[in-house]
Amino acid sequence: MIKEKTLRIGFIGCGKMAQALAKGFIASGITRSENIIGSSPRIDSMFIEEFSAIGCSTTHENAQVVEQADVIIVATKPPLVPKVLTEINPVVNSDNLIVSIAMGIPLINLEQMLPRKTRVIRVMPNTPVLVRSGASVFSCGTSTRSEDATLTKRLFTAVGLCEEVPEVLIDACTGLSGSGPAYMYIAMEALADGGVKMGIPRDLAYKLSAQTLIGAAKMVLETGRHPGALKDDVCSPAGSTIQAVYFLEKSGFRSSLMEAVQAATLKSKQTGRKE
Ligand SMILES: NC(=O)C1=CN([C@@H]2O[C@H](COP(=O)(O)OP(=O)(O)OC[C@H]3O[C@@H](n4cnc5c(N)ncnc54)[C@H](O)[C@@H]3O)[C@@H](O)[C@H]2O)C=CC1
Ligand SMILES: O=C(O)[C@@H]1CCC=N1
Repeated sequence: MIKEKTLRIGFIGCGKMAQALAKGFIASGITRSENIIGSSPRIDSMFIEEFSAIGCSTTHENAQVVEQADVIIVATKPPLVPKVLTEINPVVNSDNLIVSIAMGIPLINLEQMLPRKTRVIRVMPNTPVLVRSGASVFSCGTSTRSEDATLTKRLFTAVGLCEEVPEVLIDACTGLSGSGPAYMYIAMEALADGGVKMGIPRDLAYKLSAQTLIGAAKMVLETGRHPGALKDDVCSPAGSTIQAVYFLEKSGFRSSLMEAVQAATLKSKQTGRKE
């Protein structure tokens, strides 16, 4: 069992998600910056500089990440995954745990691009891992051991909620929680715009809309009550909220969100068929 704090984590691709995860892991104390290494091509020097600024090691050689880490997180854009896995294939061995966070790429494809019996886990996190409030799901490949699932759960729980799910659900989770922060930022911006339209200063409007989303989310998670019942508590008979709720229902708010999740899910599934 690898000890926390000395756990060596490597990132192939040190862009937005890799940086968010690295910062989250360090803040959680699950490992230290000196135990993290990330790679990016020479042309992407900005990512390398940002990753170094966190205190982590960097390299232009993907193979070096594999050689210097216990857990290797594949964090390039999906179309580049076949290229980087083919590149690291000769240096991957049974000591390595390969964790892919790439949207849409199924475990079977990942395993086919790596040496036989490589331990592979597919994770779908989201950007709030940066502030240790992420929502991640993962599925294990055919050669993983039970301690690989335990380690993955421990790593991603250190930066938020983490659940193991059957792989068939990962594309849908991508559409819900992987992409979900974007939908919520749009909601926050729109709520704030509404507030500004009604005379609230812009900075106060952003604070109120963000805190309202945090508060509502905590109510669901911490009271365990149904979101519909919590909504009913806000809607006084003949009050102001039910007027707004009527407007949201009439304008298709629920079906817009449902179709957004569906569209992102289908895109993730389609990506898997292409790679
Ligand atoms: N951005 C998000 O909210 C989420 C992204 N993901 C997944 O995370 C992965 C990374 O996404 P982002 O961080 O948003 O992208 P990004 O564009 O910020 O980072 C990609 C990184 O890959 C590097 N890269 C490019 N070619 C490379 C190569 N040949 N070898 C090594 N590194 C190379 C780039 O230099 C960059 O550092 C994607 O597969 C995406 O589907 C998963 C969950 C959420
Ligand atoms: O938009 C994307 O492709 C990635 C996957 C989940 C969030 N961002």
